[in-house]
Amino acid sequence: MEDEIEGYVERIVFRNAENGYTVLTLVKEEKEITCVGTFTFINEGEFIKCSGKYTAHQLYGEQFLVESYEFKEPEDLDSMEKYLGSGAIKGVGSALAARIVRRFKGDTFRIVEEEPERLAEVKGISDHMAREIAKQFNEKRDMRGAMIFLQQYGITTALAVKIYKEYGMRMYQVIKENPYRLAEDITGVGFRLADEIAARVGIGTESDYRIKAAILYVLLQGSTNGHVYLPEELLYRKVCELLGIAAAGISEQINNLSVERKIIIKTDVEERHIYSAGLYYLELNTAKMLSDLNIKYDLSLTEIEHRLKAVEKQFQIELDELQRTAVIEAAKNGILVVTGGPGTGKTTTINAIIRFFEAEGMDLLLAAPTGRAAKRMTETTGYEAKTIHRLLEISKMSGDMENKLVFERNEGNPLETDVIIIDEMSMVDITLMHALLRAVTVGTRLILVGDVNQLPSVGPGNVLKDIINSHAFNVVKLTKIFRQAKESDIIVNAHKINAGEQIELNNKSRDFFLLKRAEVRDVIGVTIALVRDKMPGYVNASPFDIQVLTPMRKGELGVEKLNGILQQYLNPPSKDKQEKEYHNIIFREGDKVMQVKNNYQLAWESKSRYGITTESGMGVYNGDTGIIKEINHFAEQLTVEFDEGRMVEYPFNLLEELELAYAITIHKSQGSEYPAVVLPLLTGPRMLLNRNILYTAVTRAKSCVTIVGSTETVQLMIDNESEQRRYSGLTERIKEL
Ligand SMILES: Nc1ncnc2c1ncn2[C@@H]1O[C@H](COP(=O)(O)OP(=O)(O)OP(=O)(O)O)[C@@H](O)[C@H]1O
Repeated sequence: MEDEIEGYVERIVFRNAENGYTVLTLVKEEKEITCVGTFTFINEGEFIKCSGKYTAHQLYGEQFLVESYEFKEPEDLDSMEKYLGSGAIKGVGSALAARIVRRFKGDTFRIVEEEPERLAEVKGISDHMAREIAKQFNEKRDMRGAMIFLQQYGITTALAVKIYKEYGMRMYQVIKENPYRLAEDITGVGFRLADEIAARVGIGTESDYRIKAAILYVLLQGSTNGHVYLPEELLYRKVCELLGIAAAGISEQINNLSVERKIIIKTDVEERHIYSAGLYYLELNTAKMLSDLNIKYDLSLTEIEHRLKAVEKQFQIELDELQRTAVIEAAKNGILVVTGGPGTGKTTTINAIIRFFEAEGMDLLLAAPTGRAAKRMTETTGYEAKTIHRLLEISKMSGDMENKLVFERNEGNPLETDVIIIDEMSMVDITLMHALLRAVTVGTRLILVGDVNQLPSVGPGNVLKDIINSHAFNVVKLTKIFRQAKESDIIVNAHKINAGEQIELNNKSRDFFLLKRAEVRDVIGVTIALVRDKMPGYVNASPFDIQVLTPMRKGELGVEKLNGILQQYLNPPSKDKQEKEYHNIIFREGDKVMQVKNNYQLAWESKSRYGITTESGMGVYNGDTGIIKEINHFAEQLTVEFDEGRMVEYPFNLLEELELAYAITIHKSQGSEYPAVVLPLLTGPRMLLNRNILYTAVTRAKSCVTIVGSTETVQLMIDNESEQRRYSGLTERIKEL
């Protein structure tokens, strides 16, 4: 049987802002009851009437399960006082609330709404404060109404709050006239949700708003696939697909959007390139800033060579001709690019450049795009290298979207140094490059180092390749493989793969193997044996340091399947280990996991042996891997230990940012190095079986690569030169200048 209870919300014990699931205590006449249910919008002090039923919970005792609820005007003086004093209205505490209600009695709420100036009759309330109280009171009421309105479109509470904050009371108009604006203005609303709302509101499928929204949405999607622009023809086709209608108005709306300056059209020789305005200016300004920085220093060559000799002597290195050129060009130019494959001496060159400038008494800063790459740079140079985000002092972190990031370092507060060296440049996308350049002043030398044959950045753009292809900057291509490097088949094979030559797979090597297996089952069996039993001893590492890499997520040998299986063998269930299932993944204490997006707001802490916090900070980055130390069901959180003992607490609802990491995709492995890599390779989509991907995978290994599967697939990958095309116009922008 249904019961009804009413009262005011005394305390919100737990609330999941995404789905509205809430535990709260409700009070009526001194009686307190715990209510559990889904509340789209609720605040402490609110007066509500709930329908549902009482249950007895094993642990928590009697509870009321709420099936539905409604807001009520509190009718008794006690509840009114509780609401006003609950903190819902800033500046009104319980004492003041009591005075207000004592003064106006049952008329209190009407006075606040209709004659707020009379509030000033109460001692301690000024005219200004009276207006402020009324404003907040009404805002709360409006917001409650808005939430209830948005609920009917299936919008989650968290999103509803964002929508209300963005538009206020204009929200009703936006939703009814052009809900597609939501997709433009609010992170978390995509075209599909907006389209769903539009359909419910009754907006026609051929409405101009809909077509425009679809165009912008397809461009946005393109950018998440790495494109800075889309050719018009492709855009056109994708928009048609999305809209599900013939393309009557698309051209017209492309032109309209261009007039509104929301998109930019650049005409190439044979086709039109369509940019979202944001990305276009990012690209254009990147080109401009790069050109501005590229000044020439009029230094005497003999003088530089003389000093370089001194450095070589002091540090007992003898640079090769190309490395020497790199140092000289670094001294003479505002911008220098150094590129080369594995073992071609990039690190040695960076070190020589550092020593050279240091000897001149100049200041240097070092950075790389990921935490792992920065750590490696620190190790190989002996100088502190930061992530680019930290170098630029990321702050404010207003949204979860990369392009809303705010950096403390910019043109108004630039990096004060003589030389900046960036490693692993292939991973830097156009957004990050733009942010970096804003913080560099003319007169600072910028040295960009990377391997242009690695996979391009995850984010939009093809920055390193475009800069090189523009031929506007000094580029030193290191090509010589040094003796030590030559002894490594990993390095020799990497270069062969890159050149499209077949590699010898006769298993005479000491660090590069192919174990032929034709059946998925056998490939998996061998992979497990390698990771668990064979490799750790061979390369002197723990099983968790042996990384399984695969080109794909799906399929029999995709990341998802492999992780489930490897977990069984490397960290099997045990009664001592807590588990948490989230979206079909079981997370278990002891599991190896990876953060899969940049989260600048996630706090970390490292502690000494005695539990004292020694360091703390913010930010866990895409690709960071760690071990689950604890799963706490009561606190609903999971603790992961990342590199250098950094502990991070994940509330359960943040688990979508974590994945098991026994196997990861080759894309995700960029910028990382592992003692040994195991590559199960049988079949897969042709798009993912290409040279570039194999090259990236092989170059991740320091001491050993083992491919398990088929020789034919390896050959096919080496032969398949087709890379996914990236639509990026930085080269053209630079050339235009
Ligand atoms: N001028 C040189 N003379 C002799 N040996 C060199 C020279 N430059 C580099 N080497 C050696 O070659 C090997 C590879 O060099 P280095 O680590 O600098 O290359 P890298 O391009 O950074 O390689 P990776 O990308 O694999 O890290 C090292 O063992 C290094 O000591």
